[in-house]
Amino acid sequence: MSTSSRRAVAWPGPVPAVTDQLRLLAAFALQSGLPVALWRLPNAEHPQLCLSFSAEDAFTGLPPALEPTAPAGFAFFPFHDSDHNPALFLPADVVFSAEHPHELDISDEAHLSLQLSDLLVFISKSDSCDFVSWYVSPQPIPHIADQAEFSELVTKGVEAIEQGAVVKVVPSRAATRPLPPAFDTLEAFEELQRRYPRAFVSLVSAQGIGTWLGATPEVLVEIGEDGRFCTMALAGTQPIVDGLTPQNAIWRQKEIEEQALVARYVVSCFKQLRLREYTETGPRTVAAGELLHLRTDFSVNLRQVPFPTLGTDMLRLLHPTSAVGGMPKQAALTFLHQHEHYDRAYYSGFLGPVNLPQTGVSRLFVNLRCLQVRPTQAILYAGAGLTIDSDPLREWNETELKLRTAGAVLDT
Ligand SMILES: C=C(O[C@H]1C=CC=C(C(=O)O)[C@@H]1O)C(=O)O
Repeated sequence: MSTSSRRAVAWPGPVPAVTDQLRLLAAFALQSGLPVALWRLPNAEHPQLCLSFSAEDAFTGLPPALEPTAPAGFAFFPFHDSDHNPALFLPADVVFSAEHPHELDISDEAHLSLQLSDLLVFISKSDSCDFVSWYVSPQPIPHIADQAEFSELVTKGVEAIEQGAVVKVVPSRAATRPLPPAFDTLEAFEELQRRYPRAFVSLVSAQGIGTWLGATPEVLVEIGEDGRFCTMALAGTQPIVDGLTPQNAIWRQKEIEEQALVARYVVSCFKQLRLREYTETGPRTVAAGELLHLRTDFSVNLRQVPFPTLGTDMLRLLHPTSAVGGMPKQAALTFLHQHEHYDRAYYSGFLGPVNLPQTGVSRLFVNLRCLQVRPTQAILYAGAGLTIDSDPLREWNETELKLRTAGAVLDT
């Protein structure tokens, strides 16, 4: 895992079970006022954790750069950057991977710090984390739209499409659910990993931001070990019922068009960068939890196409994608700003490791199928892409289904 500017430090004392290791590291962060991120990559076995030794340094205000020379860390970016919802980038002072439970990966700067000695003392005592109080967002609970209000929003969205103001728009809503008795945030993170092996599963907690859990199916920008840039156009939703599989799914014209618009948007971003050497595969049907989506994959082999800033450039062009905002981008965002009437905060923002676990490897995902943990309740978020044929009841039901992905951890 270590790069030239990082060092491995042995886990002090006997190595507990991975869950206890994660709990100890998170507990140290929380009791020290520091931010922490945990994640499990799609199809990966092991969770990872990133802890920063400075809460202030984590507030960046900018989308991260993805070049190998850029800092390593974990990005947590809101839908719309603002004072209420600042952009976060957790410098990778301490990185833990359950694949290597005997060691911690430490940045050179952190290696010299007093905090590292404090951390090592803390985690060597197994009783350090009897109680972990996760951060709570200072923002109020967002406005919760009921079915009538959301239906009105959908109707307005369809009208905006009919009038030609937008081609596609993705209205969303928040919902609250009580936390079950003895809800444990870390156990919920593990439950999400078990339920959704193909999703990017995350738990991010930071002062000023609160605590967010999620299991998203959507890659925003990836630069892999093989030097390949990847992104995807994901849209169209149907529930997996009655033996339906990705192989036998049939899509309505509405969903096909909705997804094609997202794919077209990705192509327009490549065009803006004057890049022609991409491959496009799909659309094909993929499963995400209890749902099916249509997905087109795009990739560029950066070992053959010399475009070192492609990841950074595409990230800035893609976010927020037409899968969470709409098309044309600005008109759709203006519509949402005028009519959605609630704060999306980090829902439909993006998150993921940058230059981690190694330099040159970054994986950012759209923050979908997520919830925010508050002291006694969870706030869940979901949206639905509209086209001219959208029906308010269907879209409400679709958001109900999407809420169930992360909401499954609240079932008692
Ligand atoms: C906006 C969400 O999903 C997007 C991704 C896949 C399918 C979508 C759809 O069918 O509307 C959405 O564009 C969400 O989960 O809140």
